[in-house]
Amino acid sequence: MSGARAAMEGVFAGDRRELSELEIAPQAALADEVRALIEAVIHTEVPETELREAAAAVAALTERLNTARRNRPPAARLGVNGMVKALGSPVTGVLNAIAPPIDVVTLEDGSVHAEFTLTDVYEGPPTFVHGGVSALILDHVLGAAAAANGTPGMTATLDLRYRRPTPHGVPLVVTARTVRNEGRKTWADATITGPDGRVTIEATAMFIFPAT
Ligand SMILES: CCCCCCCCCCCC(=O)SCCNC(=O)CCNC(=O)[C@H](O)C(C)(C)COP(=O)(O)OP(=O)(O)OC[C@H]1O[C@@H](n2cnc3c(N)ncnc32)[C@H](O)[C@@H]1OP(=O)(O)O
Repeated sequence: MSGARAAMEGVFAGDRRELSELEIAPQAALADEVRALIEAVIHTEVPETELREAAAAVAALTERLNTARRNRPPAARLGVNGMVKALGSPVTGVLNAIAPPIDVVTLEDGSVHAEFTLTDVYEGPPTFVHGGVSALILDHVLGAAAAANGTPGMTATLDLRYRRPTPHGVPLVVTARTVRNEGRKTWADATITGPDGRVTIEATAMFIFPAT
C-alpha cells in the first residue's frame, strides 16, 4: 500500500497548517533573501576568512529559526477558487528558497500558464537550464493541469522531448492542459517556450489517482 491516496486526499481536505497572506509575507521575504544568498554563495570571490565567517553566521541563523518549527510544510488557499497551494513546493513555493518561485495561474479554458525567468542557479549546460529542472517544472504544471481539471493524480509517466536548449536569464513561458481522462487516469500535455516564441521542450504525462 502506497498511502499516496490518503496523502492526496489530505491535501485537498486541507490537512496542512494554512497561513494567511499576512503570515506568509515576512516568511516569503526571508525566502527571497535566501534565494539571493544561494546566488551569492555560487558567485562570491570573497577571501577564505570571510567565507568562514559567513558560514558561521548562516549556521547561527539556521539554529535561531529552528527554535520554533512546524512538523510539515505549510499551505495556503490563495488565488483562483482558493485552490490549495503548497508554500514549500520546490517549483511554486514562495517559502522555498530553491523554488524560482513560479506563479502558475489557471486560465478560464482550464489550461495552466506561467511566465518565469530562471537564473544561472538552475544551469545545466553552460548558459542553459538544467534538463532535470525543466522536467521538474513540467511535471508540476502538468500535475496542476490535471488538478485544475478536477482529476488530480500522482505522476505515473512523464515523457519529455527536448527540442532545443532552454536558455536561462530570459523570459520563458510554460503552458499545460488536460487532454484526456479515463477513470483514475488523466493525460496532460505541456510546453516550455523561449523568448523567440519557439518551443524548447514538449512534455506529456499520465497521472493516476492512487487506488490506496
Ligand atoms: C493541491 C493542488 C496541487 C496542484 C499542483 C500539484 C502538482 C504536483 C505535481 C507533482 C506530481 C508528482 O511529482 S507525483 C510524484 C511522482 N510519482 C510517484 O511517486 C508515483 C509513484 N507510483 C504510485 O504511487 C503508484 O504506482 C500509482 C499511484 C501511479 C499507481 O498506483 P495504483 O493506484 O495502485 O495503480 P494500479 O491500480 O496498480 O493501476 C491502475 C492502472 O494504471 C496502470 N499503471 C499503474 N502505474 C502505471 C505507470 N507508472 N505507468 C503506466 N501505467 C500504470 C496499471 O497498469 C493499471 O492499468 P489498467 O489495468 O487500468 O489498464
